[in-house]
Amino acid sequence: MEGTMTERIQVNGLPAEASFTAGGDLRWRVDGGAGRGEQSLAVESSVLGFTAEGREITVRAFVSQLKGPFCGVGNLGNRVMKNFVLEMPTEVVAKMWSERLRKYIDSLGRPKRIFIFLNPYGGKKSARKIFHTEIRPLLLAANIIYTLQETEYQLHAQELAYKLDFLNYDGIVCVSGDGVLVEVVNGLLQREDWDTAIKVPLGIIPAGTGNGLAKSILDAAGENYSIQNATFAVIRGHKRALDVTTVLQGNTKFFSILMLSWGLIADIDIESEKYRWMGDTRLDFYCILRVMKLRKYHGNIEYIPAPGHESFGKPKNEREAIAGNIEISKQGRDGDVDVLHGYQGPNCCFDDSVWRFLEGPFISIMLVNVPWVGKDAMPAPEAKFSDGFLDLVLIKDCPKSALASILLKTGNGSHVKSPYVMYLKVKAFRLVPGNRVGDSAKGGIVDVDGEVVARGEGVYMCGQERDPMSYGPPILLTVDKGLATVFSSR
Ligand SMILES: Nc1ncnc2c1ncn2[C@@H]1O[C@H](COP(=O)(O)OP(=O)(O)OP(=O)(O)O)[C@@H](O)[C@H]1O
Repeated sequence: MEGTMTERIQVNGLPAEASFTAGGDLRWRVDGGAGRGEQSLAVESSVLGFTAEGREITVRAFVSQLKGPFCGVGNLGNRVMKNFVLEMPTEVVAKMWSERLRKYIDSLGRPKRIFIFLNPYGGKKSARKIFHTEIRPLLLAANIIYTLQETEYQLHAQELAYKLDFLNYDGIVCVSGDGVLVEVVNGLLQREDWDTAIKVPLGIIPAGTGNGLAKSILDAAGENYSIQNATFAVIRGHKRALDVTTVLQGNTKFFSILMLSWGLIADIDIESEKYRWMGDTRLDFYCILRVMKLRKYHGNIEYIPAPGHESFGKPKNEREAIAGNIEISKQGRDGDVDVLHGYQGPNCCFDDSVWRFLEGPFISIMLVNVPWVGKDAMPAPEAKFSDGFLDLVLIKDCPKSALASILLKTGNGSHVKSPYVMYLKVKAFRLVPGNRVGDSAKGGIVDVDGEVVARGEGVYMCGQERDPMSYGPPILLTVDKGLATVFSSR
């Protein structure tokens, strides 16, 4: 192992004693003048990249704006790009230092070439501008080579991910909302070579309305939610496994990474579209409206609780549940040539599992994979990226005043303490959605990762959505532990 290198150099024109440690810390002490003092940069967590020319090495750092002796340490406020020019005594010394820096950065396993999907249409339609002003400068500073592909229509990212030559890239990054990343996951899992394709690290840089995955990734690393921090998470190249849920109904199948919702939350998410002109306040406005004119839905659920979560619901006749489940799986596997290539869902064996059940009416049901489903909503504070379970958040009945408080508390996850909220982890889940209580002619919406996958009779239609599942027949959710990989800050 190589030891610490020490040298008398100039840093940004000031004479200094500098060292680069085997652990990747760049430290220097300026002896006199205005810049006097000691500074330290942990290359792994604070440096994007560097360039070397002659006797000069320019280190491109990404550091806290706050002043302090250890500028690269900690998470103090927003970060900015800052150059440190290290002037070495000779070119030979400069070469030695830059080789050591290069070797250290190479050892970090950071991505060198990435494929980027950019949705110019998502959120406030500003992804293109965000890319050029905030993301691209960081990628260039990190010497990352990228191929940029704008998505031109719905499901374009899915089509391209299906045929992308992923071996040319160290990662696939979406500058979008969660929807485009979900399409990429679905495209990769439909491929013949899905098992290698889904191992390509996926990155998300938030530029849409729904950005739950980016928020979850940054929050888990103790980082502030920002476009630049999300970009730096990709650059740093740490990886996390992410559970993938298979959503199956008959021959129809989807892969989900965020959430399935039915009832109140799905209604707010989808029906508030008609108030899009209000901007972000549409969700709050429609939320109040839906609480005031509260709906409940008939239906029933069955699930296999995670160990330690068996106290909720009622025990289901084991044989009956398994038989129902096998029937669904067979339809998906044998019924349609189209679904036979690509990933078929996890190899589940529920032989030793005890199913439990609960009958409606229900106000709201959510099955969540990561803690945050938007940058301000944390319905599942205990959700883990790759525990192999979904967090079930359920409200069966609740006075309106308590419901309003529950919805407000979703911002920090404390709603799960409410006696009206049932919160547990499940391994598999089966939903039979029914119609509205008191209005049997109207059904509800099944929302998977922000897309309507099924809707009942008399439900609001918006735009050109696809509803490939029918409303009513059982929808089965199974989880594949850590099937996908995402870039993360730590
Ligand atoms: N050029 C395009 N025109 C129209 N739709 C597109 C285009 N590119 C992608 N889409 C679709 O836009 C939808 C939303 O994408 P994205 O995930 O980026 O944003 P979002 O935050 O989830 O949603 P939104 O901001 O639209 O509410 C996806 O269904 C995607 O297929």
